[in-house]
Amino acid sequence: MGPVAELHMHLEGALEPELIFELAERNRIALPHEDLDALRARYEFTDLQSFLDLYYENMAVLQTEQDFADLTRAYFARLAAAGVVHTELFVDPQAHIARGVPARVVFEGVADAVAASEREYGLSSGIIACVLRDRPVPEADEVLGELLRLEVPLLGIGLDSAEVGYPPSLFEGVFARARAEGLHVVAHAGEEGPPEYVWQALDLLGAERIDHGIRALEDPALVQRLVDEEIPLTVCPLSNVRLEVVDSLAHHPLRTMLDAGLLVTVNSDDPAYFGGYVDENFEQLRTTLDFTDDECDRLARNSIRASFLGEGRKRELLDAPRP
Ligand SMILES: Nc1ncnc2[nH]cnc12
Ligand SMILES: [Zn+2]
Repeated sequence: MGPVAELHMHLEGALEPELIFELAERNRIALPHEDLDALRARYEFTDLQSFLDLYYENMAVLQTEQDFADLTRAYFARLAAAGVVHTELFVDPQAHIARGVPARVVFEGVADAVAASEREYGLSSGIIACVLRDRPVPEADEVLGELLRLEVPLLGIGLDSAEVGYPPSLFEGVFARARAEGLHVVAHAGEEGPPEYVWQALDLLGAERIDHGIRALEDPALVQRLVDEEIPLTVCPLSNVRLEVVDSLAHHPLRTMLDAGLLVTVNSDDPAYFGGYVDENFEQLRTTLDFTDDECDRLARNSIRASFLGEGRKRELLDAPRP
């Protein structure tokens, strides 16, 4: 398989239970869990919201620049071990600002690790700040303004959190402003929400990639549009199983999507929560769905094509000799 880029991973979703305990001790935060096993027992989800409840709760241990830098470095180290060459990671600023941790603290920690990722881990990286769609629109606008003022080195803006009931149309103005500032645009759509949300992400937000997008399959005209315009879908197989978006990995529609000509990529979403990093997602596709070397190679090539790397770097990676 050729070089792989990860394009859909929430940094806070790489917060492993061991690191939660370590940071709680360092920051003198009392956890509501007796021990690691008691915390791990809570990693059973029935839908997106049941996961988000724990995801936001666990973030309480992230307090200082150092905490964010350590979390980012732990993720890079894990990716480097898997041979991943590039990552565009999501960060949820509102989740931290809302509990009293300033955006400056979050991004100075993350940006520090990102600036050093090439030198320290041999992989390139960029930051995509995500708007929490289940929080007020004016708050998203205010936070975008703050990130621009702080001159956070951002690659793009994304849209995440609880999907159903929070259509992309709500954030049309915020995303127009982000685009005018030269930011790339991505959006979660069609994870739990209907195909209509994918149309809106494309037409109203100007999304260049759709995160998840698996429910697009319910709308043939939408599939045709995504194929024609080569709009990437960042699919997260293990996440879809754990959040019960699909009933089992054996029934995951990834091969159908690939065969339909969609530009699909494989990603981990929240690796500390869903049972695996990006390499483990690939491995389970091979073992459970019998994905071939050729199919995995197509997915890997798609990840490079779908990235926001420069065209020259993309060519270099796509032309690199296969191991
Ligand atoms: N899978 C997911 N969907 C929406 N928001 C998220 N935030 C973290 N993981 C997410
Ligand atoms: Zn996601």
